Amino acid sequence: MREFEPFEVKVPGSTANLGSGFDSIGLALNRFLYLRVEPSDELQFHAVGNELARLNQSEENLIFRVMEPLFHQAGKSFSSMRIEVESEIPLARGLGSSASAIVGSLMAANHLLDNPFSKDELFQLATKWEGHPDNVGASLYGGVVIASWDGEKAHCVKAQAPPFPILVAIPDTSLATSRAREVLPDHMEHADAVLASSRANLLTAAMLTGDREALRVGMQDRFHQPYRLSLIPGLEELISEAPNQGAIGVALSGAGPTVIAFTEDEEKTFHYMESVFRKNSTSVRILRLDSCSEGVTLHLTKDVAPSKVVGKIKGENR
Ligand SMILES: Nc1ncnc2c1ncn2[C@@H]1O[C@H](COP(=O)(O)OP(=O)(O)OP(=O)(O)O)[C@@H](O)[C@H]1O
Ligand SMILES: N[C@@H](CCO)C(=O)O
Repeated sequence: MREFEPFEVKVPGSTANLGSGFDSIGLALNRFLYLRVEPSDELQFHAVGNELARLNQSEENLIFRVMEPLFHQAGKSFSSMRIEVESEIPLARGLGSSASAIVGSLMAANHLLDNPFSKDELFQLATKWEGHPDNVGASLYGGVVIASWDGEKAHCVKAQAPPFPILVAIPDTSLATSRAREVLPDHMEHADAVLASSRANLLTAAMLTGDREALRVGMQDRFHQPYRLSLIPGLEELISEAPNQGAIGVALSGAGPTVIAFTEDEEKTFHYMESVFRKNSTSVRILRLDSCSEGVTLHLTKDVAPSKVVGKIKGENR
């Protein structure tokens, strides 16, 4: 049995495709995945808590599937250990659950190997696993990440989250990213692509300056939302009307079905979002979340205060 001090990895969830930043702009949120690792004479996996109740046996192995090749890459054999995973990030809702699992697994494996891989190397590997850099970049670095991936190399710059309250409306039903990607077109009209990317440019400017007007326009996506409207009843109305209901901008979070809003009147936007989903017979949890400026962290278990484990989310019980 390999001996090591038990440790915990804490990974923020994230929203990706922020506004018009499709496959590019991600924001870390204060909703976390916890990976607790301790020595064991066999390979053991335990998922605890409600959010992971839907994981099936083969899905649980995503953690080990990500860890094992890193050991081989470092010329080491994958040893036995006990891993407990607890998550506040709902599965397949567009809040980066898979990215948090990938980032947490890479961080844990790197620690067990005495950190031979740099943070950028972990980012490259995480992007390959996830297939896009925005969720994994946000989980790894925290804050806002503005990223690009050409299929070979990922680049990213970290910026600050805009200073406006964030609401996320999380439908009860899940939507796999793979399914939401199937509805995307192979091509876009040139003029539409120019408009879409100019809005993404404004969104980047908003992330760098906090400019409200740039955020309002930059939140209006043309790359994926028009094609995904039919998958999320009420989304079309929310996008067009929420700006008259206290929101600065509303967008699909990741591949959906969660909808994220930056708001100037939290109560008004909250009640409006609630009413639109109710009208569309969709049951939702609406949470007030904060951005998370710090990315993944690792602490020895003996240094983790029990009260810090699975913190309460502001707005959870509203
Ligand atoms: N903690 C976890 N442990 C193991 N597998 C996980 C974990 N979290 C997510 N997964 C896997 O990832 C799948 C969800 O990934 P998917 O990309 O569809 O959604 P998401 O990551 O929640 O959303 P998005 O990428 O749009 O933000 C789950 O069904 C499961 O297979
Ligand atoms: N960028 C991805 C979602 C992030 O997982 C998509 O919209 O398909």
